[in-house]
Parts: sequence; structure tokens; C-alpha cells
Amino acid sequence: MDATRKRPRKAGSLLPDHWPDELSGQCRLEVGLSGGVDSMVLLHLLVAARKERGFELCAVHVHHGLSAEADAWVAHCARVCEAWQVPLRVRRVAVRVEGGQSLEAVARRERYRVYRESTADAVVLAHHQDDLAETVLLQLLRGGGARALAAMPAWRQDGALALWRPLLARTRDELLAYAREHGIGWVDDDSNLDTRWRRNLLRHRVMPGLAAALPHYRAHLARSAQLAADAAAVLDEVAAADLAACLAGDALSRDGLLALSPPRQRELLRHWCATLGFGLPTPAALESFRGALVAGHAGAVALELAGASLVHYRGRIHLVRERVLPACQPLPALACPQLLRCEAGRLSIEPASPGLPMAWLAGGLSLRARAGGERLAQRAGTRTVKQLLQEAGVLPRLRERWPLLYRGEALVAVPGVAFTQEDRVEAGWRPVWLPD
Ligand SMILES: Nc1ncnc2c1ncn2[C@@H]1O[C@H](COP(=O)(O)OP(=O)(O)OP(=O)(O)O)[C@@H](O)[C@H]1O
Repeated sequence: MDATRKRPRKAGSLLPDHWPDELSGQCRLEVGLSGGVDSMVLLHLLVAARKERGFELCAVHVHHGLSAEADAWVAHCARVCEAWQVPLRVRRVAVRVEGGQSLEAVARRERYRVYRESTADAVVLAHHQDDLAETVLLQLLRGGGARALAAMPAWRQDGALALWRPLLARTRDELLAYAREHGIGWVDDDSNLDTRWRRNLLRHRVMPGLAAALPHYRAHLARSAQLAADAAAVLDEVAAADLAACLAGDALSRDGLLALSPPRQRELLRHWCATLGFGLPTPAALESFRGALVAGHAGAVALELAGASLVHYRGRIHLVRERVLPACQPLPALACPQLLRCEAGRLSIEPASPGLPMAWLAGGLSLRARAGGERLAQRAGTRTVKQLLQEAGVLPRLRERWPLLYRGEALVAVPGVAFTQEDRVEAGWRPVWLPD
């Protein structure tokens, strides 16, 4: 035997020595198994480590149905998992691309939805140092900040989902060499060669040039990602404390916000958008909103988000969700007090003196969207709904979507604002609208 021949690397040697604290003791890991070389190597490494460390191992394959080969990938994963005694779950997902989204992004979102169903302590992904380097460069090319550059941490807890990427310190070439040395079979996804995708363009055209000129570029980009992760964590801590100090109820104090330095104002607004579950506004949109707040423009100033807006009104910044109110929602028989969930909000029926007759709660009430020009009977004549909403200080954006309460065809209340004064009784009720 040739003594100089490299011995096969000991299985497990590509995994880090130190595992996340969260995985100490008896745990269950689920590998995200695409069938490609990276995740096949990861599975092989974990199968070997399972014997030594005694954790439970299973795998998940997401069938996106995007390739003619997709069924063959499932069959490959199933065959290997059976041979290696790893329980496999296969989930089919529907990848439907709607306006403006990329196929990749929708496929990823669906994959993460499947990961979230996992009952394991962590879902383990086979991203490696080349993936990390590509991601950092892609984020830079998209103009991302610290959070975006830190997008691929080795450990991430996102609600109930824990993601572990144990191969981030390994290069693609190391994984390939390992697969060949151990005779591991894998499937190739032809779409990885398509240089119309930005990631593939970087991988096949840009990275080889970088590697030739700067052999350590991957490790350096990984270090930048680590520094960015620390910076992002500090930003989040500061923004969370600033948000807590500026929130009054569910709105933000304009004066509180403007007392901070401009970078902290921007971070606070970004952090608020993220915690409310909305995508981040562009830096230009954020800056123009902030500029309008600083200039103290009279009236409403808004920052449009996807599906909502931040609205400044009388010294407070509110989140207003875009909800389309149905033209008419017939109401069931009601009691007093009662809180009724409706489309786009809740209707509270509260005791009031004076108020509307209790007998009206038995039936015949409906909520309707404003059509314009409605008038409500008040003590001296009638008032327009528009005036009543304005006087009550309802946010301009909510005014358009404020439901009106009808009894048959008669307008009887602008919930939470006013009710008809024609039929009022001593011990009655009033409706209050609580928008979502
Ligand atoms: N179809 C799949 N089913 C299960 N896991 C998968 C699947 N595709 C990819 N993965 C897991 O995700 C890892 C990364 O895959 P890939 O690089 O294709 O995804 P990406 O979209 O570029 O990454 P990211 O999830 O960070 O967006 C794989 O190594 C594998 O562990």
C-alpha cells in the first residue's frame, strides 16, 4: 500500500468540535436534505457522529416540483436514508410566484415553512464557507446593512425554529473531496449552472477570479459577516430599548423619537417595522418620512410599508394596516356587553347612558363601508360622518375605512364616535369600533 496516499478523513472530522450549547444532552436533529453533495456529506457526517454522541437523527426533503428530476431526487434521498437508517419526511410544496417575487425567494419561503413544522431541536443545513461568501457579496451588491451581511449565522433561533449550520467553516472543495473519498452519491441540480441567477453568476464568473487573486477571500468575508452579526445584535438591543422608551400604548411618541440621534431614529423605525412583521422600508423612504417628522409638517405624514403604513398624526406615529372593509357585514343577534370579531376589526357593544335601545340588538343591524356623503342625526339637525370622524381625531387613513352601523337602511351610529340622537334611551348601549 502506498504510504503517502491520503487516508480517508475520519468521519466527523469536518464537523466543529464545539456544538452549540443548545444541543447539549439528548437532542434530535433534522437535516435539510436536498440530495445535493453538500447535504449528503452533512448527513454522512452526522450519521457517523450519531454513534459517538448518541443524538437522534432524521431528515426532511422539500419537493418543490420545479425540476423534471424532482421525483428522482426524492428517490435518491429515500434510498440513502433507508440505507443509513435515518427517518425521512418528504414534503411537497407549491411554489407560486406572484408579482415582483423571485422563484428562488418563494421556494425558500416554502422550504422554511416546512422547516417550521419540524419537531426536532434544530434543523441542520449544509451551507458552507463558499455559500457564506456568496451571500455576503450578494447582500453588499443589494446594498444591505449590518443585518443583511449577518444573514447566515451558524446558529439562529427564530421563534420555535432553530437552524444550525455546522459546515460554515468548510469550503465547497473540502466537501466535494470528502464525498469522493467516502463514495457518497449525490444528485446535481442543473439550475445551479444557470448564470441568469445572480448567485450562480457570482459562483461561476466572479468567485473564480477572486479566488485566484485573493486566496483567503472566503475566510475574510466570513469574518466580516461575524463582525456584522455583532454590530447587528448591538443595533437590535439599542433599538429595542429606544422603542420601549418611545412607545406610548401602541403608538410612538414623535417627540421621543426626535430626541434621539438621526441614526438611532432610523434604527428605531426599522426595528419597529420588523417587530410588527413588515418588510423594511427603503432608506430613501425612511429618510423622507423622518425628514417630514423633523420639519413638523402639519397634518398627516405617512411611510408606506407593504400592507400597512406608519402615520404621523398629532404628535403620535401609528401603524395603520391596509384592510379592505366589506361593503356590508350583517350582524348576528347581539348582547350587551359583547365583543364581536368582524372583518378588519372588532365591534364592542358597551352599556351607555343615554344609549341606543336594547331591543335593536335582537337583529337587523349591519356594518357597512362608507360610500361618502352620509349624515347622522344629532341633537341639532344632522352632521356629516366626515366631520364627526375628524372631530373625534380618527387618523385620516382610518377614516376612509371606518365602518358605519345601520339598522335596516337607516344609519344609526359611527361606532366609537357618535350615535343617532333620535331614538336614544336612558339605559342603552353604544357601539365602539376597534380596527385591527
Ligand atoms: N429541497 C430541499 N429540501 C430540504 N433541504 C434543502 C433543500 N434544498 C436545500 N436544502 C438545505 O438548504 C441548504 C442550502 O441550500 P441552497 O444553497 O440551495 O439554499 P439557498 O436558498 O441558497 O440558501 P438559503 O436557505 O440560505 O436561502 C442545503 O445545503 C440543504 O441543507
